Parts: sequence; structure tokens; C-alpha cells
Amino acid sequence: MISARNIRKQFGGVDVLRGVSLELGKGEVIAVIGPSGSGKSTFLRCLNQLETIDRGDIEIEGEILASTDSHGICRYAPDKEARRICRKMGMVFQQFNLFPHLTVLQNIIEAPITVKGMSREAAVPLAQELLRKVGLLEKCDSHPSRLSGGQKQRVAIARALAMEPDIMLFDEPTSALDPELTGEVLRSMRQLADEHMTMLVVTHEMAFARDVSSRVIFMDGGEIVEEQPAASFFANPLQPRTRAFLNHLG
Ligand SMILES: Nc1ncnc2c1ncn2[C@@H]1O[C@H](COP(=O)(O)OP(=O)(O)OP(=O)(O)O)[C@@H](O)[C@H]1O
Repeated sequence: MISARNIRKQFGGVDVLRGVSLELGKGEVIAVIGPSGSGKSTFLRCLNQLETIDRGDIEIEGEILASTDSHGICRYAPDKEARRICRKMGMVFQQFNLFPHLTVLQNIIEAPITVKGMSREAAVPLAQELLRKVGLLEKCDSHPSRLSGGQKQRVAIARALAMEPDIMLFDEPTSALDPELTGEVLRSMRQLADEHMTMLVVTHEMAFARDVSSRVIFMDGGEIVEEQPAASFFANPLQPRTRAFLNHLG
């Protein structure tokens, strides 16, 4: 579960997040859509402290990552504690971020062994199981350079899952892919959703938002403009800005 309240963030004096609040329940899949520059990625990155917030409160699985007092001072949990809390979330990036010098298997077992202290004997079968799940077990000894973009992203998903997160954050996972490769990544994500993984997905894939997510959030200008169950969001957007955005997409 994620509870984010009134998140504010500036870059160079410019308001990028203007009081964003979101509740993500267990097993829920929320899609975050919106125009370029609306703050979607920044919001996601604030949730796992890849960016720090200026104000607001963030709770992950009931634990306080950041909170703001009545004087407007925002404080984070101590470093070690914050890292432990953030490990409850796995993240998949637009650009895959695989280690190029490691094989697929090594990419996946690296964090469980070095960060979680898992034994190699436990990490390898877990990695193999996750690779089977994303349909890439036969690639375990390949280096990322030998994979297509879609395969790299499926490895990145397996790598995030290897840390056994409670929540998965996806930051435009198919934006760097050729259209013919997005389907295989979306299928892996849909499979995760079917298994009731809690997911927050920043995406430009409207079909995914409509068909897989339980709720859709539309962000514009650093704020949440509209939030509805997926079915009603696309059938009946209430806000003119949402309608304009969807019309623009065609
Ligand atoms: N590290 C940074 N330093 C300065 N400005 C930043 C930084 N990261 C993001 N921004 C700015 O914050 C604003 C929001 O960016 P963000 O990437 O969150 O938008 P977005 O909605 O995810 O856009 P896109 O769909 O294009 O990825 C943009 O104006 C961007 O230039």
C-alpha cells in the first residue's frame, strides 16, 4: 500500500508537483497518464526516494518514509530505515537500466545477493523461476546487448521481482520500445496484475490503462486533475482538460 499526501516538489524554483495525493491499495493497479512534463515520472520517483520531496507525507506499507510537520518542515526516515522501506517497491524504468557487463542471470541475482544477503543457492533458482515467468529462461547466459528491447524490459521486470517487492512501480516501461515489442512487455505486466501485484504504472498505453488498471489518474501541470475507475474514466471523463487530452490522442 502507498499513501502519498499533498506531495510538493520544485526543480530550480519551478513547481513540478503541486500537492499530489494518492492512495494505492493492496492488489490495486493504478495507471497514471498525462501530457509530457506533467510530473508523472517525478511523482513516481519521489515515492521511492529517487527524488526527495519538499513537502508532504509518504507512507509505504504502513511505514512512514517522509512526513511534514506543522511548520512545513519535511523529514525523512533515517537512511537505513528509508532504504529498507523503499525496498518494498520494485521499479522498472523506461531505459531498462540493466548492467551491460553482466549476463541476464547475473543481472537478476546481483541485488538479492548483495543487498538482501540471499545465498547464491537461493537466488539462482528464484531468478530462473522469474525468467521462466517472463518467457526468457533460455536467455539466462546472454548479455543484454544480445537481447531485443522487449526482452531487456522483461529481464528488468524479472530483476525487480527478484527483490520480492510488495509493490511494483513502472515508469513508462514501453516508451523506448518499437510498437511491435510493446505487446510482450504489456503481457508480462498484465500477468503480474492478474496475480494481484500492487502496481503503479506511468504509461502512454491507453489500452493498458483501460483494460488492466483498476483506476486511472490524469495528471497535468503537476497536479491530479482527474481520478476514476478505469471503465468510467474512458467512457465519461468529467474534466475538460482530461477530455482534451484524450481527444488529442484520438
Ligand atoms: N532532475 C530534474 N531537474 C530539473 N528539472 C526536472 C528534473 N526532472 C524533471 N524535471 C522537470 O520536471 C517537469 C516534470 O517532468 P516529469 O519527467 O516528471 O514529467 P512527465 O509527466 O513524466 O513527462 P514525460 O511523459 O515526458 O516523461 C518537467 O518540466 C521536467 O523538465
